[in-house]
Amino acid sequence: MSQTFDYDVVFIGAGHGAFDGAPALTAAGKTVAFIEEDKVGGTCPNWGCNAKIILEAPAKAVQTAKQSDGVIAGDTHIDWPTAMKRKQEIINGFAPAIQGAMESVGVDFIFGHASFVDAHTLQVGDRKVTADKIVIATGQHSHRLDLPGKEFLHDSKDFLSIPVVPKKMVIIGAGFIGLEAASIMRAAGSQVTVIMRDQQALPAFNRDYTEELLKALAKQGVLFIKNTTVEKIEQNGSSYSISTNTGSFPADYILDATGRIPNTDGLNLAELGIKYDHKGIEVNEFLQTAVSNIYASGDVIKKDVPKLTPTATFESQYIVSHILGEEKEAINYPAIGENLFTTPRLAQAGVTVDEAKAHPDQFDIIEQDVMDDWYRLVDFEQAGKRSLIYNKEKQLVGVIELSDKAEDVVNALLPAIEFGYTPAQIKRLVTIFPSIGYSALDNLQ
Ligand SMILES: Cc1cc2nc3c(=O)[nH]c(=O)nc-3n(C[C@H](O)[C@H](O)[C@H](O)COP(=O)(O)OP(=O)(O)OC[C@H]3O[C@@H](n4cnc5c(N)ncnc54)[C@H](O)[C@@H]3O)c2cc1C
Ligand SMILES: NC(=O)c1ccc[n+]([C@@H]2O[C@H](COP(=O)([O-])OP(=O)(O)OC[C@H]3O[C@@H](n4cnc5c(N)ncnc54)[C@H](O)[C@@H]3O)[C@@H](O)[C@H]2O)c1
Repeated sequence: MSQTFDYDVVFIGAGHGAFDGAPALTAAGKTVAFIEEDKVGGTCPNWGCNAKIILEAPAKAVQTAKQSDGVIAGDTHIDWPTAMKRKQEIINGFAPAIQGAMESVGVDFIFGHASFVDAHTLQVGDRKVTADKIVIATGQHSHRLDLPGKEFLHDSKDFLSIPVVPKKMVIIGAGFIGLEAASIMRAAGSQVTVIMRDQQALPAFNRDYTEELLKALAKQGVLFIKNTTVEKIEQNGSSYSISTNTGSFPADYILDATGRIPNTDGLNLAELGIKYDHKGIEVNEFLQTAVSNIYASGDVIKKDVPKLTPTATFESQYIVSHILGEEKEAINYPAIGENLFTTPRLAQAGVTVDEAKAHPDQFDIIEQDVMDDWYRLVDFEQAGKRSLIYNKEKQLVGVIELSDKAEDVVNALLPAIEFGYTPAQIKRLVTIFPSIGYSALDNLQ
């Protein structure tokens, strides 16, 4: 094979949709290259999850101090320039570390924009690169509103490098990025207004929970303006005025958090007969596109499962197993944990409350007030709720929780959900006490 093509496998993009799977290919003797037009590692390490969580940690600490009823005393605040400097120092290490790790197992890097010439050939600048199999792992970019004054809007990449805390910040969109930014900047001292086009935030989560989350953030001082469409933005000196159908809002910084669009432009997909739309590239149950030697991995796929880093990891590893012939079955996604890194957090996995309500013959829902658990007082939690979803065999099949520790609770319960543990098997898990893992399992019904 390698006599005919430059490489056995080429990945377009060097994010999690590529680098988590690739080492198994070189270990099996395959020749592999990554084509990357920007930073190695892609969104998550450079301007997504990792950058966000490094800035979110001090925000959570400040909010926890506020909730401590004076136990943590004095003026607790974030020194933003120091937090930003620290974030950047940590982030700067990721791209070289990922590139070094890949090169050490034999992956080649080619820098530039890739586009298809034919099913086995990519154009990168002046160079043609050929491969037996090609994996499109090009991710997504921020959607940008198209309206008068759009040049004054910032996207999540800009936001994660924001040099100072704006006095007044307006966020357009109440999805993952908008709400996480609202939670961080409120804790950092900004007056935050979130403009929502719709009545409801985060349609993938049960509405009772998203309403409780918005209430908790509103209690911290975030202002939510619902059912409102932004019409134009005007500059007034160093600040801005945002005109909407329900009034105008002043801001020193505006974040456009209106979603993300798959990176499909400029790849020449249509010429090859690969189907795609604004939600991503269509794939079959083996993650192959309409051209069978070309796969798609990660956020660029049109899919129902959440577009998250662990999903991209799972897909890249699946594709590699399929290419190596180790995996012949269709992709079978496990229960996927998802979490909104606000304070409080909102996390879920498995069968949702809405699915369970739609099928009462199959599922039972148990609602719990997390504050009934003394352990929640240790870290000054103030409110929270959780729903456990069981099948009729009394196996846990889903969970949703709103609390300051929801991501750890969902992670602790995920093995039980994925592997269908019985109540007797769960009793055999002797976890560390006191801890949230113990607490999560101990409060199962
Ligand atoms: C602000 C933010 C916060 C997030 N937080 C979380 C979180 O907390 N948890 C979580 O699980 N997920 C989070 N995500 C989502 C997560 O970042 C993505 O799911 C993940 O990065 C997807 O990986 P990927 O490899 O599919 O795409 P990407 O990481 O986007 O990588 C794609 C790569 O392809 C390159 N590329 C694109 N087109 C071409 C081309 N034609 N030629 C060459 N190279 C190309 C790009 O430059 C990029 O490096 C967040 C996203 C954002 C934006
Ligand atoms: N914690 C995490 O795991 C995490 C964090 C950030 C991002 N992500 C990933 O990135 C993806 C993108 O996040 P996102 O927040 O950009 O998208 P999103 O789809 O979660 O939210 C976009 C929001 O913008 C609103 N909107 C869309 N068009 C609009 C318009 N014209 N005017 C006003 N509002 C508009 C939508 O109603 C929605 O509330 C997420 O779906 C998730 O997969 C994950």
